[in-house]
Amino acid sequence: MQIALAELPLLRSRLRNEIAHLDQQGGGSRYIMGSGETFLEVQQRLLKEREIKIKNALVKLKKKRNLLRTRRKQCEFPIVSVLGYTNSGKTTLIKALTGDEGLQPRDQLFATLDVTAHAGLLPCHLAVIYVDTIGFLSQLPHNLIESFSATLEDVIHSDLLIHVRDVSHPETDNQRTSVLSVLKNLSLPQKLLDTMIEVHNKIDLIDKPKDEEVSAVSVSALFGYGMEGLKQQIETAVMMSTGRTVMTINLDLESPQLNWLYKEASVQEVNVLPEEGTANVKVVITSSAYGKYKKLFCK
Ligand SMILES: Nc1nc2c(ncn2[C@@H]2O[C@H](COP(=O)(O)OP(=O)(O)OP(=O)(O)O)[C@@H](O)[C@H]2O)c(=O)[nH]1
Ligand SMILES: [Mg+2]
Repeated sequence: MQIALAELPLLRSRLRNEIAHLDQQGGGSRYIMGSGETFLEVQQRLLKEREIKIKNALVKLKKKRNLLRTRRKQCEFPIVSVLGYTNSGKTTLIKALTGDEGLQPRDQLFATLDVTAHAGLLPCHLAVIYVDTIGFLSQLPHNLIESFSATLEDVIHSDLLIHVRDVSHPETDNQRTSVLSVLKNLSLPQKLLDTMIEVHNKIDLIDKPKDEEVSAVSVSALFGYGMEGLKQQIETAVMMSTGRTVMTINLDLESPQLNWLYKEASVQEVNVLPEEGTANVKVVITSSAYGKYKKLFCK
């Protein structure tokens, strides 16, 4: 939508050129029958109306995003944003990570035109939200960069970034450089940039994996190669960045401890010890939730 809005000045100047051209042929300023408006006036009024419509929709979208963001924060689901050059396979990767059949990867530039969120489970059963983003493109027109950055503003709230690259593309190295330079201009926290995972996608299309200094995970999102290793790496990074740990807590089955953990943490395993009336519970828990747990139950 930001992009549609950014197109308007372009449409306007194109319209002016067309009118100038028509004028030369003596037709541009003719009145449209009965309306009292010239062709130029009608077109400009329609453009104005379109601009107002898009702007209103953008305001609504922004409100919806803010709402989604607060909801996500309340649930404390870690947020993993998937970025990369257009057509690199971001949507395909999220589909492979989440099994979300609703996602539609397409072999075209800018197949994804809005930022969307999709839930997926990590190997430790922790739920995370994967955010699919609009693809990067080098030499984006100047007025589009701002709109493009605006659609990416949610990225700043992520706990982890994944940079997807199409390593089978002849321009893959230039694409990487241009993605990293756009990212730099988004003023993201340095920690997010430092912990970013680079994914080399479409390895099914190349003979041998790229050897580079940067540590990267090679996958084929389309065929599902390398997905388990990637999930493991995402898990480690998410746990680190969100201050979560896996621990086993021994608790009394008579107390509301287990219920509390189900609500505030992610319970992985419950081993009941019938004789003691207790259970060993393996949980993924944030340090703040564990602090609360101790305050409530470990007096
Ligand atoms: N051979 C092969 N093709 C892939 C792989 N991953 C994605 N593709 C194809 O690449 C094309 C683009 O995939 P998308 O997932 O839509 O790419 P995207 O990065 O989301 O693209 P935009 O939303 O346009 O930025 C589709 O035709 C996919 O089927 C892969 O691992 N191997
Ligand atoms: Mg996409």
